[in-house]
Amino acid sequence: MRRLFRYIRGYEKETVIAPLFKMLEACFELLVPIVMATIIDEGIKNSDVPLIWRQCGLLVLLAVVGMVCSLTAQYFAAKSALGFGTALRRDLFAHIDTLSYTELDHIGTPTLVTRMTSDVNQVQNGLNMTLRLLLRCPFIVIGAIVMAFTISPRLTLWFLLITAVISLIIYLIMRATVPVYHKSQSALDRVTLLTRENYVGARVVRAFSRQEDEMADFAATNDRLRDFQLAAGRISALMNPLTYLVVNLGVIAVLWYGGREVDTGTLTQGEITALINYLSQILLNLLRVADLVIVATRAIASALRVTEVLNTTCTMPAPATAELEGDAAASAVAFDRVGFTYSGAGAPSLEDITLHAAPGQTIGVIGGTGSGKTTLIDLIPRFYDATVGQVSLFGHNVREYSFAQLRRLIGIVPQKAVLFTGTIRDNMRWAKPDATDEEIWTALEIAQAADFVRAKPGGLDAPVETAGRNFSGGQRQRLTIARALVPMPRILILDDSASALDYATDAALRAAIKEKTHGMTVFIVSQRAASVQRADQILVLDDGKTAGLGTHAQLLKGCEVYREICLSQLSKEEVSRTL
Ligand SMILES: Nc1ncnc2c1ncn2[C@@H]1O[C@H](COP(=O)(O)OP(=O)(O)OP(=O)(O)O)[C@@H](O)[C@H]1O
Repeated sequence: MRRLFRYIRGYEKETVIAPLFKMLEACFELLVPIVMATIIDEGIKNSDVPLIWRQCGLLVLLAVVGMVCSLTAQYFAAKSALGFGTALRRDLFAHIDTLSYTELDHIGTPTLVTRMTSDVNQVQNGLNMTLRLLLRCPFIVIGAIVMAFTISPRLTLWFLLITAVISLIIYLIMRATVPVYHKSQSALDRVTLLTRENYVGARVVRAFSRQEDEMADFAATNDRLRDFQLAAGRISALMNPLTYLVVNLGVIAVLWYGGREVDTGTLTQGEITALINYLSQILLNLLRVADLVIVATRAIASALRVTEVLNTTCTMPAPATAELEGDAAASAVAFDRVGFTYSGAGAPSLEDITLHAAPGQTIGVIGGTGSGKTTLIDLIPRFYDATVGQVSLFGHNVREYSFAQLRRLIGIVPQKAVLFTGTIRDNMRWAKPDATDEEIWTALEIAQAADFVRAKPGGLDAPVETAGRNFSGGQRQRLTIARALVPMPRILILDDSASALDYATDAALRAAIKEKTHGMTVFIVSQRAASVQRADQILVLDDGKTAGLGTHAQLLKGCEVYREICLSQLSKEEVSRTL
């Protein structure tokens, strides 16, 4: 948590000035009951109208100066808190970007979103309120007790008793509510998770007519959040009636005993009024402390959640600058007895995979769903690190490359075609910001996307809406392939990225990649036999293990799993024609 303090850097002045001005405001506030006492004891008692006017003028002056101090404090507190929040959010965003898939899988996206937004806001608000109230409220409470002591040491005992009882009430209520606030924050996480899943998967939810189930699930989670908040609210609602009751009893005691002292002449009426004013100030400020405790507790809980992310370090360190020369004689990509188990998973997702892809070769990876195809190719760009064995590129262990060089060497087209808001040209320049139009058109031609881009009004300047929703699934896939091709990487990975294309376009795409990307090593992951059958080598995966490795003809003869896949997709004649 302490590491969060460094985000105040640059705002130290504001962080000190804000509480100081609040203390100054408190000083003026503490003077008000004394002025009131003077008005009563001297002005009203002696019918001294000029004195009353003078003292009233003083009251106005105290109010104005107090307000100026308060506004100044609010300004500096807000400036400090906003600066803190902005720096924290920026760092958190940058830090999350450095985490590997393993950490992201572990923390989870919905909670990261809540931590980036709601939690940082809570910490920011907590800081703002702390700067304003942390010193001011105790100062007023102690100051009011001291002022009361100067008026009547005996009646001050009542003050101490009342302050102690109110503090106890506040403490007990806080103790009951704070754990509920923690639970409500977790419930909020779950609400965010469901909201995100439903909006991202809106079409699927509708396609499966799952709206009612999803609504019921959401309603239950939302109700839980409401119940926690209601529970906390119900307990907190006791705060005001109980504390006001105690203060009113205190006022009665002060009037009762103070009244007697007025009769004996040891106290004046003005002093009694001042004492009652100080009692009200104590109550109001203790209540503010209670608010502060609630906000600060939430802020601390949020700060811990934020710190947890900041303390999560990337388990995949990479040399920052190493620029490696490839070994011309080595395989472009080599898997040597590679195994991989996801963190927290019981069983390995890949076991004992050995594969050597020479530069310029096309490698097909085929297998049933969940057989480990995506996991395998995720090891090449180091989305995950092999837990057993070694993955090498051009003769060097992938771990020796800087991430920057790895990303330059490898073009990846993930299973899910994701585009970003902007223009087609913006999206095409993701991997190569200075790509020329000619380079972009070449990539679009290879990806079989040039025709529909040309047909769009504006061509490369045609807009891409959020997540590319103004393109069909197949168009999105072709644009993501083109995006990966623009910098002409030495290794291209297509992870089932032509699944939405018709067979003819898929075939044209593969032919164009073969013809126009000379020297590029291409991994084609697919569940379609037709997509991989012309590959130089085909790796057949079955439940994370190698079921076969070879050419289409070799595998048809020697690999039962591959033969079954082919026969389930192609007719016997087609299969024998491909031999
Ligand atoms: N992030 C993850 N955490 C834990 N297990 C995972 C994770 N991703 C995948 N798995 C598991 O690893 C295995 C292989 O999954 P993978 O996604 O590599 O299969 P695939 O062959 O690409 O499947 P598909 O063709 O359906 O995309 C599966 O059993 C899957 O449940």
